[in-house]
Amino acid sequence: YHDYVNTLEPAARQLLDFKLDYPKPIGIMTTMAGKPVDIRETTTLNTDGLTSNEFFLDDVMHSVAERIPERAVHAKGTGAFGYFEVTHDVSEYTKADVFNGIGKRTPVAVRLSTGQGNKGGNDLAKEIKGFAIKFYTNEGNLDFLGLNVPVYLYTDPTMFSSFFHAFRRNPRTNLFDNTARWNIMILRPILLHALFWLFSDYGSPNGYRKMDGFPIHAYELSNKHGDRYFAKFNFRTEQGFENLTTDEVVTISGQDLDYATRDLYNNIALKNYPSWRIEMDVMTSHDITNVDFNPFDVTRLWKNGTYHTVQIGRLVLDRNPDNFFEAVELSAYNPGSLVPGINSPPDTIFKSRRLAYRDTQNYRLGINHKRINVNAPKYLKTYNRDGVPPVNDNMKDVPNYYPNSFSGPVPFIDESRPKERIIVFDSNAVDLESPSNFYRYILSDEGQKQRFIDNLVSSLISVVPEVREKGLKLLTLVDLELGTRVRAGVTAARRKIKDDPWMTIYH
Ligand code: HEM
Repeated sequence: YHDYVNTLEPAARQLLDFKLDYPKPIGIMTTMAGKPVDIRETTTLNTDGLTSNEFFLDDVMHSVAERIPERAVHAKGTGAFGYFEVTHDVSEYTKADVFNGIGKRTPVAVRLSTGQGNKGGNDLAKEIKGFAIKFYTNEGNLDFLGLNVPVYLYTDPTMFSSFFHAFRRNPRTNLFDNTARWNIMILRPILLHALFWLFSDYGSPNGYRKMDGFPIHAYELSNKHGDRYFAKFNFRTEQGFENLTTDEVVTISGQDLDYATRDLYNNIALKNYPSWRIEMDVMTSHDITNVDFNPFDVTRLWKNGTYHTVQIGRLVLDRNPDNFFEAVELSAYNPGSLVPGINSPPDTIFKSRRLAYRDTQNYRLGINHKRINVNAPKYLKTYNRDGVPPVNDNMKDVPNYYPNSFSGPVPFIDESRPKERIIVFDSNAVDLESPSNFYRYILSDEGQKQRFIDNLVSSLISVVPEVREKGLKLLTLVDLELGTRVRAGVTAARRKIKDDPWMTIYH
């Protein structure tokens, strides 16, 4: 028996492990009001208990109301706890307490997610993966929300809803719709760069442990003298960076839609703790205003030679949550949660994110979402009061208006906070340099290129002809060879479909 049990993965033996920890029932069960439940109340058969049985009423009334809205995007995810440890001195760049003092450890919560699918979707779907970290620092919570690819989709936040509508489900068919996807791509080619990363092997990391993470924006940093720098953070996996090919994705997904979730849980449970190096690419405030590209444009990479990379520390995940809903579903990561020394990136997307996350979390979790356990900072002294629970101690009898003369909390004076601000002017011009560089230089070998092309082809074969033709033309403008190869692939695939009646129906 023991040999058999020991062969089970930790995720499969969770219930048994609980029993090993608690060999006897953990106590007498109660109603929600705490009344001990008599065994006769656990059934309503042949009784008049339907409305007089509190246990039954609690049971039904609670379970039918146990859903909260899933996240608007990044709905499917998993999470873990761990710590961040400083390994290098970065005081020259930032005074942030969390990043200063070699050896200092800060507790963290992390949520890893898939971008477009619903809860219950496929971990390995070729979509953006999310990598959100909440550092519980001495100066408040610092949230970094990154993706597994180093660039974002667009620079104008008015595209948020249209992009995710086009890439999610068609309002009539409730199916993902490649015509809608290519339609928005041809009308807004700025999307191509980030989407190229996703169409390639980079779009299917081998689980969450083996992917990198990128918060993407250029954050303003400041040190204790008020000197400013700009930095893009990178989380580099220490498990060995690894992607899956589309064929591997198809095989694994046929057996397990929760592949990445399971992989993370099992490895943490087996004490094979996943870790990432946290580093930053830095430019001085002088350099950043003198490069020949817009370094605040979230859709493009910084050019080689314009920045240097600085190591900061290590992120280690060493604890699975005891309760998924409490620790992961109720978590609210907000890029606006920053700390002194790590200041707001000046780009428009970041500004819009300050609004969007707060608003969606008020809707999804309520106005007091930052008071929910997993979101609560170490230290909180605020004038905000009341509202839908949790309110925790609601600041007890502390004066509830500011300013006041009666010892309520007061602001501190941040002498070294930079006074200058950078203003970023964005351009609407269509620029295909980034996707073309991706195809030419980032896809480093022929195998990667061919798989990228195959993925483009399979997304294009079900697209209606007028949109497909424009998509192919756009790819040709990006790179003549790319456009030609994808066109040949689509033509061959369409010919095959014509000869195969089942394929006609399917596509
Ligand atoms: C650089 C650009 C962006 C990055 C790196 C990013 C990353 C992420 C990540 C990692 C999550 C999942 C958070 C979690 O695990 O709970 C997320 C969720 C979300 N994102 Fe973004 N995102 C970006 C841009 C945007 C923009 C432009 C908007 C809207 C204007 C937006 C709106 C949202 C919303 C509404 C959620 C759901 C949050 C929740 O319900 O808690 N994101 N994003």
